[in-house]
Amino acid sequence: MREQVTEARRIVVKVGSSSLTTAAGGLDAERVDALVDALAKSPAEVVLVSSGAIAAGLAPLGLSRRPRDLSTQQAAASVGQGLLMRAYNDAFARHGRVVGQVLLTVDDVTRRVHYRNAYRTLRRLLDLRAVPIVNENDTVATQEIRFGDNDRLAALVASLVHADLLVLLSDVDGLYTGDPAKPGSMPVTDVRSPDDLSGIDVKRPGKAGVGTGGMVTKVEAARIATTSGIPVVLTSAPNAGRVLAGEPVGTLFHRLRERPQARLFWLAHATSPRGRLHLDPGAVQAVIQRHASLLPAGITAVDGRFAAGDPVDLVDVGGVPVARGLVNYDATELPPLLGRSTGELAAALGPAYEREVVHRDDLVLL
Ligand SMILES: Nc1ncnc2c1ncn2[C@@H]1O[C@H](COP(=O)(O)OP(=O)(O)O)[C@@H](O)[C@H]1O
Ligand SMILES: N[C@@H](CCC(=O)OP(=O)(O)O)C(=O)O
Repeated sequence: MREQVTEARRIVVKVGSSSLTTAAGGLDAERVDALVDALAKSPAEVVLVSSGAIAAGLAPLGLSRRPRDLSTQQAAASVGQGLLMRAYNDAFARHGRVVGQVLLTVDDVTRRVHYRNAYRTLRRLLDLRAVPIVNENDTVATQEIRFGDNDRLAALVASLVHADLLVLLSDVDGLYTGDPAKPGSMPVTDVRSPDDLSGIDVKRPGKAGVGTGGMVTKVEAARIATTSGIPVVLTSAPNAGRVLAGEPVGTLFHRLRERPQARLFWLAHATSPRGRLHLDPGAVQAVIQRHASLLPAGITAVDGRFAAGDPVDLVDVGGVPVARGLVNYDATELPPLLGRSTGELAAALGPAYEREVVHRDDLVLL
């Protein structure tokens, strides 16, 4: 059993085009269903990063292979993305689950303001038990601002949503010392440091002709995730169920540092609070003992001038700081919300006001 998997509460799973399409081109409904069956069984929150829009759009447009020019790729993605979502929607519906489409550009995961918006939406979808299905926003991205491969996008999304694990599903069951089609290439079960990759040949591009990145982008994605403290498992899509059950299949890239602790350490020690939220005793107990998010109902007063995203201290009735967190509202927005339930606020002011004042993932106890 891999405890990196069995203990993960939030998992980003990335699936490549070659694992979703038939040899003749077009979406393979059986493979989509098999993947969704495996994901729906996981007790963890799952964010799915799915490629396949371009591949799925080829046949309906009468194209027999992946076009080279960007505008035809974008046209294929425009047609294929809808088909892809329909397939996921139907497959997840059989498990009583709702899916939400999230299309992202480079800016959305690298620029702070956009980043926070993307993070909030993804987190809200997860809180509502919906399955976010992420892809690059191919139809609007130009060559210069495209990721072009979803492996790197998946690693950035994993970091964005504070995932505990990234699973990369491809058409190969793991990393090999060289092209798996060549005799003598051996499977690699564990990568514990960048040194373990020296001598491994990842150059040959994917053989299926519908994928883009090959192993180069998967190893790069694993580097991004593991240096952010997120372990990565690389294996084939049919192994999804076994991986998520904790079986030691494929290649495990061990994390290179403790991410959540490092982030919370930064929050507790390297930031100065821009304000204070005064909590009633019930809220202090919820935050400290249940590690709950802080809601407007538990706040009695607000001091300081802060903007959404700033660090603030949460103080008890005696004014003693009990926790520090990143606040989701500007200081000026909060006074009319205090003491009111999220249901009441959403009804009066709209669903945007249902959000937590400080989410539990952004809280560290002092
Ligand atoms: N060292 C290696 N180990 C495993 N696979 C490799 C290696 N080098 C190249 N590959 C190729 O990478 C392919 C996977 O890349 P790709 O087709 O882009 O996948 P996806 O569509 O899942 O993103 C494999 O099918 C394999 O042929
Ligand atoms: N956004 C593109 C994904 C391209 C891509 O990364 O493909 P793959 O190498 O199969 O993961 C699409 O949906 O077709």
